[in-house]
Amino acid sequence: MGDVEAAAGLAVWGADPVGAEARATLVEAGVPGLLVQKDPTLWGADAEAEAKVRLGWLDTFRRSRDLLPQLAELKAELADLDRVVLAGMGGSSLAPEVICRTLGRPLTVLDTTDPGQVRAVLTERLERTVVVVASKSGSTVETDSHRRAYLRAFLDAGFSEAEAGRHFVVVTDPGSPLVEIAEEMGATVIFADPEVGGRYSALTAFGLVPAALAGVDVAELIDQAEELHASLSKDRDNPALALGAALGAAVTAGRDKVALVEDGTGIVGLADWVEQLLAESTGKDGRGILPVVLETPDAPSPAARTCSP
Ligand SMILES: O=P(O)(O)OC[C@H]1O[C@](O)(CO)[C@@H](O)[C@@H]1O
Repeated sequence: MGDVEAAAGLAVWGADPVGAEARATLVEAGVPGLLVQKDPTLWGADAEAEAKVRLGWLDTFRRSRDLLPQLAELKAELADLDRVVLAGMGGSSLAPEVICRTLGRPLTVLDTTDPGQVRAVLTERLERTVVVVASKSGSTVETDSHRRAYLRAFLDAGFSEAEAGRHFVVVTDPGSPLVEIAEEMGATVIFADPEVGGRYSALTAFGLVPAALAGVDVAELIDQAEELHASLSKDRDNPALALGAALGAAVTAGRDKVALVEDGTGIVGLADWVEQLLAESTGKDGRGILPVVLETPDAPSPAARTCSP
C-alpha cells in the first residue's frame, strides 16, 4: 500500500510520492509548529489581520468542552422533542449531517430551496420537532426562510407563539441579526465561537448542538479532536501535513482537480463535506483546486455522465 501517515484513527496513504518535496520545505520552515501556535503570518501579509481572528479551529476542542453541560441541560429540557430538523447552509449543516449519518442518528437537514422538499419536511410530526436554526452570519436568506416557514407551520397548526418558540434553538455568532430575532421568538440561543470560520465549525456549537440533540455522544468527538491535535505539530505521523503537502504539490505541478471518493472511509457524506471545505478554502485569487465527488474510484461523477454525448 506504500507509505502511510496515521494519527488518532486517521490515515493518509501514498502522499509522499507527490508531496515529499513540498513537505520537506514546510518542515524546514517550521510550518507544523507555527500552525499549532496559530501564527497568522502563515497565510501571507494580506490575510494576516483576518487570520488573527480566525484560527480558533485549531483547538476548538478546548472551548467546546465548556458547552457540554449546556447541551446536556438543553437535551433534558427538550426530551419530548425527538425529531431534530437542522436549517443551515453549507458549513452550518454539512458537518452535523456527516456526524449523524455516520453514527446512525436521525437528523433531518433542511438546506434546500426546493419548495416541494421544504413543504414535505414541514408537515411531519410538528409536536415532536425541534428546529435548529444555524447561521454564523445570521443573514443567510435560505436559513431565515426555513425559520419563517417553520414558525408559520407551528402557528398554523395551532401552537401559541410561546409554544412555537420553545421548538427553536438558534446557533449563531454573538451580535448577529439572528440573536434579536431568536429573543423575540422566545427561542433558545446558543452562541458559536466567533474565532472559528463557518466551514471549520464542525466541533463548535454548529456541529455539536444538532448532533447532541440527535443523540450523539459529542464528548467523544471532542476527545478524538484532542487526540488528533497532538499530531499537528509533528514532522512525521502527521496525516494533515502529508495530505496538505500532497495537494499543494499537485496544484503547483499543474493539477487543477481532485477526485473525492468516500468509499472505504466509513464516514457517510465525507466527500460532499470535503468538497465544500476545499472549494471554498482554496478558490481564491483565481487559484484553487476543483473538487469532484465520485461514487467509486473508477466511476465518472453523476454530473459527468449526464453531460457526456
Ligand atoms: O452560517 P452562514 O453565515 O449562514 O453561512 C452559510 C454558508 O454560506 C457561506 O457563507 C457562503 O456559501 C458559507 O461559507 C457558509 O458555510
